Amino acid sequence: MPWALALPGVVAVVFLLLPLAGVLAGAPWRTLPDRLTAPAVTEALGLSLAVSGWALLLSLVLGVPLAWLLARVEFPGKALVRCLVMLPMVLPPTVAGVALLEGYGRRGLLGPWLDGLGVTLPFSTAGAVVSSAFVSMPFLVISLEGALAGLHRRYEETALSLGAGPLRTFFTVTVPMVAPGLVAGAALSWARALGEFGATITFAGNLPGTTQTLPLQVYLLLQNDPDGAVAVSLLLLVVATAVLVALRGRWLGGGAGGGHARRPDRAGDGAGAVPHTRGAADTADTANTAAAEYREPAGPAEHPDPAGKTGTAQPPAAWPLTAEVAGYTRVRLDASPGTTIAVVGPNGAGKTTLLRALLGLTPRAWTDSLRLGALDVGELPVHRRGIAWVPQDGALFPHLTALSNTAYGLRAQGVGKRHARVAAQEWLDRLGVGHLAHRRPGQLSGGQAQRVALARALAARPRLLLLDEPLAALDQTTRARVRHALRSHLADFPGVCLIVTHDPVEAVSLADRVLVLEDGLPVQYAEPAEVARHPRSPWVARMLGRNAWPGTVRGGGLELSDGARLVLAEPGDDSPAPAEGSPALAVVGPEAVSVHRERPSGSPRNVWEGTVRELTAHGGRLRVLVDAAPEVVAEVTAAAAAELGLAEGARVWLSVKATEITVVGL
Ligand SMILES: Nc1ncnc2c1ncn2[C@@H]1O[C@H](COP(=O)(O)OP(=O)(O)OP(=O)(O)O)[C@@H](O)[C@H]1O
Repeated sequence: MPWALALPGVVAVVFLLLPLAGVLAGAPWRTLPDRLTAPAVTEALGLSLAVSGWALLLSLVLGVPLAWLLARVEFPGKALVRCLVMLPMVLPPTVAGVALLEGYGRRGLLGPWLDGLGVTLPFSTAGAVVSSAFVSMPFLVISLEGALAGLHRRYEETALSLGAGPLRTFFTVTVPMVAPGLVAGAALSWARALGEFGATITFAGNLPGTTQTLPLQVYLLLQNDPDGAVAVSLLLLVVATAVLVALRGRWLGGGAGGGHARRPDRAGDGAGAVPHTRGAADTADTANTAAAEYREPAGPAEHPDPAGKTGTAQPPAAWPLTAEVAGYTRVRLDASPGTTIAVVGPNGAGKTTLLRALLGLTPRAWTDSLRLGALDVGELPVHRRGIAWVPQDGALFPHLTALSNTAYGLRAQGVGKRHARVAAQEWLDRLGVGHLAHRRPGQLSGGQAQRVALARALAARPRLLLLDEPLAALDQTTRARVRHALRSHLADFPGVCLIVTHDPVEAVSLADRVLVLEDGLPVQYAEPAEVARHPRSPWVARMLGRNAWPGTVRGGGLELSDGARLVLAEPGDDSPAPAEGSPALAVVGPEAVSVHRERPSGSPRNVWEGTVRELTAHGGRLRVLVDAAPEVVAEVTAAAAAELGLAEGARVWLSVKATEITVVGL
């Protein structure tokens, strides 16, 4: 422990403690009960409690919205407003009192107008409330703004996407999630108001029974009865300490912040024009179970009958999607009901931006048109679009049980509590997590939380479902299980579902179509098998675990960008060769690359040399990454690797038969 720091630290503690110890030592203990129960003291105490209570109320009514604005809304002059909020904390209280007189006093800016209304603030209890609120509100605003800044917006955005309006979202998600910060700020603000002196005496005077609060009485007593002043000071000290002790957990527990829940051109090749997989007619098969869940979300709230118990199931509504997204991500989407579209692309490709544009949650991209079935929802606010969003971590509301989370969307759409809970339970059961209905998100595993998040989105009866990397946080085993559950439940969904993913298995196994984005533009929009067979970008090919070498077609071969040349097979009838001089991509599966220690002789005409950079296990085989021109991934059995003596740094020869190369025009 460095003494240079420890010593001043200890001195600081003593410096703070000594005056307080002095109050304890100097308190007239024998006469204390009599003094504290004297009418003047009880009257001042009552007045103090009333004034600080009203000041707190005023601070809450005005300060909470102000903190929200500062934390959530961008507006010109925000820095200035923030300074203004803090000003009363640093102003000498008497100056604050003078300022209040100039603002609200009889001759102040607003005084004559207030007088006209019959309201006189100076030298009144209301004036004491105003002066206390003036100096104490900043504590509330600053504490709450900090808590709001720590609350990730995806919780509120998810609530909006489930159909909750902004005010409902504020009271049911924002406020409960920042409650610790709000309570801490309110307590501090109240304690500050309780101890307020300077501004009150300047603005409201020192009138017994009207404005003479305890701190003012201490000041008065000090002149005639010092023991009495110490006794009343002791009382204030005890009250202030009690507040701090009550908040101790907050301060020591890592701050007041809430929101720390557990751990978010045109359709390229034209293939987007007529996507169709499971059509509306197919979905009708599921009428008995799906009909009641999927009613018009924006319509009058009705009791959803998830189990079809009433036996009055109607055919389900079907929601095809037509969207034109502009801005950073420029895509045209056209998909029939029941289509699941996997959105893939490298980091920063614009996948999340696309989802947020459809929701109307980002100014970086927007929809020029957005139709879900016959409805044009592009101009509607987020909560009216009927687009449910499951962000990356699910964003379950940590203060609600799994059941209440799942019922949230229906409740927001006006469904009665009992019916909403019955429907929510039904959805949780369908996703295999019904037995966890009464657990909070913090008590769920990653896989369970993902299922609850999905149940919550589906229960909200959306017309479009957006899943942002729904399985990213799960381990391999859970991922396979949840993927299976996801697939079976998406099969019943009568709208379009967009799933952002980095996982090729997820893209291929879950989706009917794959949309490949790069730099905000669609590179390919096709069925998974087509994307796997003919990937239109090196990134996709590599995502699918294949070699992809871009180049230019020349003289029956492909000149690669790094100077190498590939010999290609004669084009067949079903795969016409790209035109001479056009850009193309050579795609080769790693299993089609042969690895040798000596230069191979014989038929393969594409041969080159390189150095093994990395060996990784892949299923029962080994993937060999070779630094060569071009870089190559090969796949060999463990036995072959041992026989060849493959190790990182080994020099190897690689060969690929011309017939194993797929050429895709770019
Ligand atoms: N709020 C923002 N302000 C400015 N730029 C942003 C903002 N959000 C994202 N971007 C930028 O927009 C681009 C697309 O981002 P986006 O999050 O949509 O990518 P993504 O495809 O989802 O990436 P990832 O796979 O990494 O999640 C990136 O270049 C990113 O840096």
